[in-house]
Amino acid sequence: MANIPTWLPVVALALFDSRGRMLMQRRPAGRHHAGCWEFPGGKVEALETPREALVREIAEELGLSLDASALAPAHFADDQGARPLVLFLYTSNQAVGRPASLEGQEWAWLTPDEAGERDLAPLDRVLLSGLAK
Ligand SMILES: Nc1nc2c([nH]c(=O)n2[C@@H]2O[C@H](COP(=O)(O)OP(=O)(O)OP(=O)(O)O)[C@@H](O)[C@H]2O)c(=O)[nH]1
Repeated sequence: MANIPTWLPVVALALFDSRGRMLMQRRPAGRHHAGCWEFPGGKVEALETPREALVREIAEELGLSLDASALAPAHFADDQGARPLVLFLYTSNQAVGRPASLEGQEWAWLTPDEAGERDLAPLDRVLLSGLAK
């Protein structure tokens, strides 16, 4: 039998600035969890590694260049619902460029406390609480 995963791999980034704030964005209208805040990222596509997917997603969404080797694995969260997925969080404190809203999304630099006060997508809330430990 072919080794095809039955779950969706998704990657996300906690990009920190020099003041300890994280770059977060708001999911646009029309998407699952629209209006909720999240760590930027997205689905890992066929033939991509998780790091390659994250470098691609951050360039597509925010116009920032990441060094895949400088990404640090942090932790993960999963959803065992009708569409099982695992969301893997990486951290970094280096990116080249200035954030741009390339998909029309709202974004902000938020401290972990400020992020916790926002309406977060469910798995992103799990990731945030793991980061704070
Ligand atoms: N960041 C985040 N993604 C989640 C959560 N729950 C959940 O099912 N997802 C799913 O994980 C995927 C994230 O990838 P993405 O950000 O590229 O998704 P997308 O909006 O392009 O896809 P979509 O239109 O299918 O929702 C989406 O399918 C999204 O619906 C969650 O709590 N946080």
